[in-house]
Amino acid sequence: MYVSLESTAMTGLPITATTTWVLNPTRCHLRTIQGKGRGVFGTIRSQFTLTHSSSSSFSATQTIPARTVIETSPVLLFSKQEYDDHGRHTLLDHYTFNSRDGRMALALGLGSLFNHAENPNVSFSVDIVRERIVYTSTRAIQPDEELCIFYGHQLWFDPVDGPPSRTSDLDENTDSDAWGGLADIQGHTDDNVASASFENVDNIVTEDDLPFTWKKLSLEKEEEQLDDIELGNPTPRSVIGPLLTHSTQSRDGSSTYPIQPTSRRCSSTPTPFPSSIVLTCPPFRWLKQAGLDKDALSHLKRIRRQAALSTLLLDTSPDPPPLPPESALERPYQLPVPRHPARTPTSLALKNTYWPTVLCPRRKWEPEPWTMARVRWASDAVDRLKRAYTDAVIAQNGEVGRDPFMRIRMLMCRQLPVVVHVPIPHPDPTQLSRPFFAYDTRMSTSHPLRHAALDVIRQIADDRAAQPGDEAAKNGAQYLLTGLSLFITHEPCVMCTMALLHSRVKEVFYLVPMPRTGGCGGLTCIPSLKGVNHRFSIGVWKEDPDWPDPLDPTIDV
Ligand SMILES: C[S@@+](CC[C@H](N)C(=O)[O-])C[C@H]1O[C@@H](n2cnc3c(N)ncnc32)[C@H](O)[C@@H]1O
Repeated sequence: MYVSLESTAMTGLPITATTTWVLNPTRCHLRTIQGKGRGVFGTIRSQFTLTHSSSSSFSATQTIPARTVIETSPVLLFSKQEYDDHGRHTLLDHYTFNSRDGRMALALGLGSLFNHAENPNVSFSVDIVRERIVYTSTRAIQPDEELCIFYGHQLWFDPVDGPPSRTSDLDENTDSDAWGGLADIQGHTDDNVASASFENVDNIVTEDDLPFTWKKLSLEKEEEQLDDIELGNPTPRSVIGPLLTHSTQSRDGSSTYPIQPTSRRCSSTPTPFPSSIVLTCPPFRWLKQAGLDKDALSHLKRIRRQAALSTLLLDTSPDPPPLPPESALERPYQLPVPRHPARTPTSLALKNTYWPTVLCPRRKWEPEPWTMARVRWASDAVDRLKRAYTDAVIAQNGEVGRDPFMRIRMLMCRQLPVVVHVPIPHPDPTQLSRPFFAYDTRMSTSHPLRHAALDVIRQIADDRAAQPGDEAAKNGAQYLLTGLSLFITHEPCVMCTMALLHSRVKEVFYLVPMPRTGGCGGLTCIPSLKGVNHRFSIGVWKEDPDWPDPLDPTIDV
């Protein structure tokens, strides 16, 4: 929007430009400041006339409140190669945000024109998913005050000192010095330009760069000390019995593969517990034939080699059958073994002192690494969720808006709508016929169980049951949300979390934690309780400065 500056009478200060651009909704504009070149200013304490609409005029004297999103600048991204070969040798280098991995982001719009201040009144955060930088006021900013960010501690120019400049610093001249130096704005961003690739949607996004934070389900202790290791069974008689075998030594004294079958032929009927060390075929085949290659033991190695001795893990039966009397060494005996795989090298070293254990840093139910494409899919789902939330309030389409008295009552009770969204899954869209949305309808239906999450489970169940030929779904025998991701404005309550768990949901993302009622980490964390037969991943969406949080964290959902 183009405006012409008619008067400077209100400030009485020298203003160089007779025209300026109002570049964004907060009416920021550019001016030239001595020693700095151009800079961004808040609203002008003057009278403007809109040139494209001769009759309109307005007085812009408002203070920008703290935490206002001042500007959202799209960024252009250049690869490290492009930056090294070209960008850093050009003027653009004065205006770029350099990421730690060497890539270069050029902010469009006002983004490239904020000057530096030691005490900035504007902070910025780089949103890698949407390829943009969001600038937010850190405090109330007076009209005509310059808007500055903090570039970092290694400046490439002599800064004009002091707090952000006021109009008194305005200069008559365009300062060409401002174009000099090497701009390398780094280190003060909330999250800086992220290391995830913008070029390739299949690239893995690092956990720090995800737009949400995974909730860690603390199922197991940290296992930093021997006492932390959970063993198969605490009582000596109920531990497992590895078969101790003899070793075979070669002539030079080194041990060789010790569990040698005496014959190449496998016994057709292996006994469940061999009375001797002599196996009739290679040990893994023998275990399989004996029905002892159980999944429950997959976190343990089956053979322990100790110098000249190797031991075969047979079973973890709490009550092993009586074994034939053999020589002491050759008889199976019992040992405590770790109950879970090792999650860290420290825990692996500790567990190996009991029995060789498998290192498995990711638990079965834990989220897989996310690609950029998946991050975008989830961000789109959250955008839709937020739009649905806004619709529920503003378009009076939801619980709040249905009737004005209800709205007032709910607002007085500080209750707001709770919205849930189950999108078409990524990357396999065939698992759901369409996206689903549901609202909390407890009030309108006078039904205390009509929570948004329960409503969406029911919708999906009905939809699946209506699909032709899906008999399991019709009979309610199918798990309802298998493989699906659920996005919800507020952390689901304990009841809804249990229902989601029973529905075998894959993952749940919420915007607002509910410390008093939440079942996903607020009041308690249902999926991390011992004994539950399903676990799902939980992500807490990071706050979006662009969307001033209208959700009330104190409501009872
Ligand atoms: C990203 S640009 C900011 C916009 C710039 N003033 C312009 O006119 O295009 C960065 C450059 O602005 C100038 N600059 C920014 N903050 C400054 C400050 N506090 N004092 C002096 N110069 C500053 C430096 O020349 C720096 O290289």
